Amino acid sequence: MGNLLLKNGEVLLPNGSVQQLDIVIENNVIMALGHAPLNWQGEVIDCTGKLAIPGFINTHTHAAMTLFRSYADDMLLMDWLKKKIWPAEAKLTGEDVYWGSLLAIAEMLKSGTTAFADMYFFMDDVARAVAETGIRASLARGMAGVAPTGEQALLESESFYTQFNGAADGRISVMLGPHAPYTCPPAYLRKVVAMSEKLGAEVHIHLSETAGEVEDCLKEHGKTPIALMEEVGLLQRGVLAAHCVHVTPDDIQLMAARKVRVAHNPGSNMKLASGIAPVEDMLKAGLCVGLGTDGASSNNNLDMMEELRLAALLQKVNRYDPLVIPAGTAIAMATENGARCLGFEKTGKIEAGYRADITLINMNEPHWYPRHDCSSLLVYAAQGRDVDTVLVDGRILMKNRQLTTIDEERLAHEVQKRAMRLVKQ
Ligand SMILES: N[C@@H](CCSC[C@H]1O[C@@H](n2cnc3c(=O)[nH]cnc32)[C@H](O)[C@@H]1O)C(=O)O
Ligand SMILES: [Zn+2]
Repeated sequence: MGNLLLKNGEVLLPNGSVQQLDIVIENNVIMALGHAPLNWQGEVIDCTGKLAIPGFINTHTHAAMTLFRSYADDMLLMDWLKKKIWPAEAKLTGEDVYWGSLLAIAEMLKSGTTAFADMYFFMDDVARAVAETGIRASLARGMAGVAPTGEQALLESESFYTQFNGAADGRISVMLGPHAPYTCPPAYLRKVVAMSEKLGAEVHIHLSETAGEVEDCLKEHGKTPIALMEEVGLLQRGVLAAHCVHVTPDDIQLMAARKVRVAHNPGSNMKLASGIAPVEDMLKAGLCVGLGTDGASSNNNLDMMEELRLAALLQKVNRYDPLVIPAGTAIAMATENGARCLGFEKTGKIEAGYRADITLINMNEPHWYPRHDCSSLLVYAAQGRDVDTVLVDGRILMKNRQLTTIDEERLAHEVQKRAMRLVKQ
């Protein structure tokens, strides 16, 4: 990979301050921040009027569910899954998942996301889309513990892990993805734990998303979903838990002791009326909380800029307290916490020695004036469309809003055709 100089941009630093600095990138890595070397020999991007931020990290999505965007809305989670989504998903092919994932990646890049965590199936095809487009991802084969497909999903997970963990020059990592306690009984989860021990793989799972899920779990097992996960040995394995909306103070203590990382999805939680996650309490307990969009059919977009704003606003109105989740905290959730959630080292910050996963934002728009505070502008005023240029591992994946690795026209045609076939009765 060549050398790249981002010149004259405003740079959002890990301490939240913004300074005009040049960013020197060599061999995928941020070598230095400051002034460009006089004898610079590589490519230069003029970043005048642009804000450089660490690329957003979407900690929970089902990328190919872009194919079901606008297909089934305004429903209860269980109705939505059972009546609409699962029947349509039963018709998916690997090619569909490839194109749906490509659509998701295009949308994520165009709104400044440089890495995402995915849980779905036909994961070889998701990995192909990730490898081809240059984005970074943590991928998990979603597993529901019902016979006989549950056993098949375990086998697929193992071979997927073996084949793809560390693939695409380290841009792909793999987790195990038991879907949720309500689709995976304890005996099945114990098999997942055993596999996780054998492979050294971490786990990505939906936990305590709705009040109904927690009630059912208490009735059936006498424990909350979090406590049940502890009992089956899952929490000890290194867990990325999506949602955690209905967690108790005891749950939070247990999660802190086990260093569970949380993917908070405010847009999805609001749209499915799941509830409001106690983000402030989880952060206070020392938990690492990242931000996610969830799938595009429960959000309905994959725009982390919007999620950033929702995360801050939702907590404030819930507590009647405008002091909770200040702008800097929301940004940290979407960047450095996200990197920890996914286990990607040296990502999530613009700092010497970190990987060059960088989003450049065009501040030359009315809503970016006046510039009292760029962090505040980013969280409360910015839009996904302000993203101008995106780098992953120092490679330019979008420049002046033109994607360099995806043919958008072909993509639109393919996904439209495929989505229509999937929902035909
Ligand atoms: N049914 C799959 C495994 C699950 S993959 C991940 C699943 O999560 C589902 N999903 C998407 N969003 C949500 C959510 O918010 N809560 C629970 N499940 C979801 C999605 O429809 C998909 O079926 C199999 O064994 O082949
Ligand atoms: Zn989900």
